Amino acid sequence: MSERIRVAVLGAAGRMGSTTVRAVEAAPDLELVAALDAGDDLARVTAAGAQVAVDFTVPSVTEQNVHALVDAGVHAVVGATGWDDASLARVRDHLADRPGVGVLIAPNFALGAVLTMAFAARAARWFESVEVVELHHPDKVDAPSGTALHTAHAIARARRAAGVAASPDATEQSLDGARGAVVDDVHVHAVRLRGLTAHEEVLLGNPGEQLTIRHDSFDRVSFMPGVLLGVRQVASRPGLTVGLEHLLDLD
Ligand SMILES: NC(=O)C1=CN([C@@H]2O[C@H](COP(=O)(O)OP(=O)(O)OC[C@H]3O[C@@H](n4cnc5c(N)ncnc54)[C@H](OP(=O)(O)O)[C@@H]3O)[C@@H](O)[C@H]2O)C=CC1
Ligand SMILES: O=C(O)C1=N[C@H](C(=O)O)C[C@H](O)C1
Repeated sequence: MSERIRVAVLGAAGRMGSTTVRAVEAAPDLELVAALDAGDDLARVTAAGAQVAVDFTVPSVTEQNVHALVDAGVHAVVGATGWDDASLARVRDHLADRPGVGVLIAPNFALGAVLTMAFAARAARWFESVEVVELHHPDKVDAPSGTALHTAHAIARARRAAGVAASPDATEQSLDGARGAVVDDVHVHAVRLRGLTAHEEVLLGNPGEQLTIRHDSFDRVSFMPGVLLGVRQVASRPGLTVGLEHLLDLD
């Protein structure tokens, strides 16, 4: 058998990090060499000889982790959310000085969620109205979800390319937040409810008809095939890749 890929996990004590630790340990072609959580020194990643680090930390620290990993020449697979155009641009610029290093940032590693985004972008030009609803467990610290942001931007790009107008909305008077957040002209609504894990609905409306595209992650194991695919492929994709769709031939 060829050499196993040496993997570090950041945020290893968290919900996603601990699931990732178990998935890496169970994969015959991967070797878990470091598991770090808050307070641990990132230097342990290089000391352990990690080739790839998976970041499932929190939005407030993930960017600084990625820059440190890039400096150390360690490929990064990033699931933590909190990214925007400015932080992505900083990583892209940094990588320009470190040829050969790959960073994959994916707002959602569940295959069904990636397909939901792709289907929604494909359908978006054919409907007058489109809105996104994301539903999550109440321990989530960011809203709207990274997935919903990615979905809204993909929908907006597709509608702009097709010359479709913004969704109609006659609202003149509303309480703050009643119509959700407006992301790239797409309304995005966030629900936080005990019992939920991670769910998204894209609602597309035309006169007399509605298409609903819905994905449910009932368990965090749903993200693991995508995470492991990222770990296996990131070294062969130098530079910044945003979204798992690029590894699935869906872009
Ligand atoms: N891309 C995807 O498919 C998915 C992405 N996510 C995203 O992943 C992130 C983590 O989610 P989740 O696991 O639920 O959150 P958790 O809060 O359960 O886990 C985050 C962990 O990171 C730790 N942490 C905080 N700061 C650091 C640091 N500097 N270095 C190392 N570890 C640190 C936290 O420690 P402490 O609690 O002590 O602060 C905690 O143990 C979120 O942004 C979430 O949106 C979630 C699911 C799927
Ligand atoms: O915090 C979560 O749980 C999730 N976060 C990601 C996001 O913000 O999109 C992915 C998934 O929705 C679960």
